[in-house]
Amino acid sequence: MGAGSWGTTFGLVVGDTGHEVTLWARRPELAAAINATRRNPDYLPDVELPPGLRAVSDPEEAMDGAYAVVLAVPSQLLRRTLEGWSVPADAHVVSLAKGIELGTGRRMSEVVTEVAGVEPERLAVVTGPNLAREIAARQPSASVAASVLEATAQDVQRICHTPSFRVYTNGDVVGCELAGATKNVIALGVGMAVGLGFGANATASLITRGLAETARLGAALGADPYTFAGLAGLGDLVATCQSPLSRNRTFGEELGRGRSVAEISHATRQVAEGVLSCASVQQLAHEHGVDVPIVDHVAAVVAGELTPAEGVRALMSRAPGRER
Ligand SMILES: NC(=O)C1=CN([C@@H]2O[C@H](COP(=O)(O)OP(=O)(O)OC[C@H]3O[C@@H](n4cnc5c(N)ncnc54)[C@H](O)[C@@H]3O)[C@@H](O)[C@H]2O)C=CC1
Ligand SMILES: O=C(CO)COP(=O)(O)O
Repeated sequence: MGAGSWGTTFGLVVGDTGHEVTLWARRPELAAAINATRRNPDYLPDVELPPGLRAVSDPEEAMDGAYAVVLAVPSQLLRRTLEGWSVPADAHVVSLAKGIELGTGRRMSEVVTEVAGVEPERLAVVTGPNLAREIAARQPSASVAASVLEATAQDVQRICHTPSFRVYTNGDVVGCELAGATKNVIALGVGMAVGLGFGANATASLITRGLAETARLGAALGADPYTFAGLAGLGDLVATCQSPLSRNRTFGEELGRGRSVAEISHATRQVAEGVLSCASVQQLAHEHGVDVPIVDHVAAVVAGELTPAEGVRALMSRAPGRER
């Protein structure tokens, strides 16, 4: 459900396992173009889609009879989008979005449960170092399918584990979702450092201390600390922070070079989740009394309260501390 970069690519992955895939595109003309050309001209023009994949623009038609409904709509649109749908009562539901809802501080699986009445036992989250373009090119990658019920995680693993996409099951939905949302914010910060002309020491320091913030937040919210050393944590953080393919890192880089949030947002149709989630991750952390200085400074730059250079100075001039 969602024919953007990741929804289309995940459809290709599931198609590669031999399952039939119905891809929901919001715009009928995009669905028609996908069916006519076997490509997604807007988001993935160079990649041929598997023969078992067809696109539709009616959400009910897309979900009818589905074994699994896979949600690939950006985080801040998920609630609004789900409110208009009736998700089948017997299907697995898989969330792919990496963000925290503004205003409510909800994780995406919480939004799905709240709006669509989906019990946590049939919900799974797929997340990890999964840059869509590399996966669409069938480059090797690993990921996790997380669910509170191992059988659900295994069912989802079965429909998306391929020779190039290796899926591990995981029981820590909270940690996996927090890691996926927070890494986008850290990647904005890393991008800013790159845009300001800083090198590997600065980016490695941000990645490492960013992971420490994420793990602290996870601990406060009941996540398993090992998740942050795994694919959903360190894996995704490193991939996103180091790849020029990452929209979040690229967005941060442009900020670091002096462009404004409005200018950068205008120039792309693709979502950089961290731009909105920096405020919701920050709010969630503050509500739980968790210290998240990198998130705080990224949020201040995104809000226009600091320039990236001022953000770095403020971050570096905090009182010396003890590593943990
Ligand atoms: N692209 C990637 O490499 C990866 C993305 N993700 C996550 O997947 C989620 C979706 O991202 P992408 O597909 O990459 O985004 P995208 O920017 O490529 O596509 C946006 C999608 O949202 C839909 N959309 C836009 N406005 C809408 C509206 N008003 N109502 C309903 N749908 C609307 C579009 O039709 C499209 O399907 C995000 O949370 C992202 O963080 C996760 C892993 C990898
Ligand atoms: O989540 C991703 C890789 O795992 C994609 O990151 P971006 O949204 O920054 O492109």
